Amino acid sequence: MFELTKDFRFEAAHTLDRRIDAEPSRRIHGHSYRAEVSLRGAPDSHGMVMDFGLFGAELARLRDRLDHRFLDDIETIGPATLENLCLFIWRSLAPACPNLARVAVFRDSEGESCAYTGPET
Ligand SMILES: Nc1nc2c(c(=O)[nH]1)N=C([C@H](O)[C@H](O)COP(=O)(O)OP(=O)(O)OP(=O)(O)O)CN2
Ligand SMILES: [Zn+2]
Repeated sequence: MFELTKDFRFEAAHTLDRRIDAEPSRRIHGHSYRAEVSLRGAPDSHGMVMDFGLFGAELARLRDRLDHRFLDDIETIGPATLENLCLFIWRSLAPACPNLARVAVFRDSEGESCAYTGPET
């Protein structure tokens, strides 16, 4: 089995309701994010799990929905945490990429990341 991975970066703003650092978190502020998406599968007759061109086009479409956006405006994300961003990316890509294996979102400047490997079966 193979795992194919591609990443993309986006800049976005949000607010968060938190128990600590409540006041600054409630103010609109921004982060630089990096998302890493992995597909799992066997190569087809062209020797590819998925052509990186097609994979990249799907990621570019999704990136456009996130980059330079106010994430609070995207209702289907909910509170814009790394956890919920993983879920949003997974659900957005799943129709075109049924062999999704892992979605990870990184806030590299803080050394923070979260990964989602799909619903429990
Ligand atoms: N489990 C999670 N916890 C937190 C998340 C998250 O996505 N999942 N997110 C945040 C915030 O986005 C928060 O803005 C990050 O806050 P913090 O690390 O405190 O500080 P900043 O990087 O925004 O600010 P600096 O002042 O530059 O350090 C919190 N928790
Ligand atoms: Zn934040």
